[in-house]
Amino acid sequence: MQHKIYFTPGPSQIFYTVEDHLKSALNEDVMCISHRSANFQAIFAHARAELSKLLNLPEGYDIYFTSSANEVWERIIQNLVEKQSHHFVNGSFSKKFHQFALDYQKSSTATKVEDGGDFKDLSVPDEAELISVTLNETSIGYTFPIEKIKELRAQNPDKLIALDAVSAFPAIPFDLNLVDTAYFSVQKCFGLPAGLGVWIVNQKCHATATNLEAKGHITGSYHSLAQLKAQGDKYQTPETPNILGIYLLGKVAEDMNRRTARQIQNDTSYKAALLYQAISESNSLEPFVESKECRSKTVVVAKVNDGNEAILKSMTEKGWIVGKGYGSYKGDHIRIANFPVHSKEQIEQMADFLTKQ
Ligand SMILES: N[C@H](C(=O)O)[C@H](O)COP(=O)(O)O
Ligand SMILES: O=C(O)CCC(=O)C(=O)O
Repeated sequence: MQHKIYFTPGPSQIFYTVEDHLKSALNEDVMCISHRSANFQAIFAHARAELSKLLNLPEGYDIYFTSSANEVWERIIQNLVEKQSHHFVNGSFSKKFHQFALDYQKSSTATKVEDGGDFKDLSVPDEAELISVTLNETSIGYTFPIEKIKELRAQNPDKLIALDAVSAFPAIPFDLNLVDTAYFSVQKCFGLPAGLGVWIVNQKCHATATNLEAKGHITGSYHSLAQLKAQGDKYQTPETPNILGIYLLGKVAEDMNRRTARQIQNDTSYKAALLYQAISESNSLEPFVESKECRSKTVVVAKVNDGNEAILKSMTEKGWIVGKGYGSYKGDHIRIANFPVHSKEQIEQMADFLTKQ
């Protein structure tokens, strides 16, 4: 059978070094060791150190492990929001986070624009304690311009800013000093098996969570920020974590550091430009996001004039598994992941195919 290449927006193609790391994991008994052992502490410390380097983590920011980005949405609401958060919503996942806040009976507000539309109004209610921004909206391939995040930071020095970097890190450069907390899951740009989320917080987040606890709020149980910190300070986790996932993340982050974040980010820009150029040249495709500045480099989304069935079929015949549209766009869009694992050659072939559609 022809080998498939997954261009899906996550889970996606597995990073090419994972096979070797899985063999090492077996040899090193990673799946057998106790999460209270020194071996595990070394795995945790290694993953943290490599991620800190890759993401250029500022002084005073900590990294914790969760089960997913969905989990982090809930933890943020529990630990960092007393009454109100404010969400910039223009796709399914930013909407889902806002909904989580409402489910928790917060008076959370949202600035909503049509899917893929640009945010013109950056005002935030005075009462909002935390602002949520999605760097890369996976559902429709929208990138929140960094200049606008800088503006939000400058206008709201006392509020917390939470960055959804789920399908962005480490392929999109970002200065973490601009936000107080950020998170991602590993089945996107890291090319790893799903089931692990990464939560980054600064000292202001710890202080906020401590303050909420002092006021009698429930900040969660085993994964409250206080518990994550108490255990994380010892390179441990409150629960038995996804040890294999943390091990693989450390190894892949190390591989990526060898390639350098800058190189990965430059390659991502180059490959994205090829894909958008091809989509613009095609007769049957057009980019879903109108503003060039806001088009995602990691999840390239195109509208297909007569529905996506025929193009997805030809792609599958070539061994390329490409994402359908998300939600109501299921039959009308294609979503092509442009993650670090996708080589220039593969993307050039994909672009060549798209141009001819
Ligand atoms: N696909 C979502 C997104 O891109 O935001 C995703 O559900 C969030 O990540 P988890 O499924 O790992 O929670
Ligand atoms: O297709 C995607 O963007 C991923 C889907 C997903 O994670 C979800 O629906 O929760």
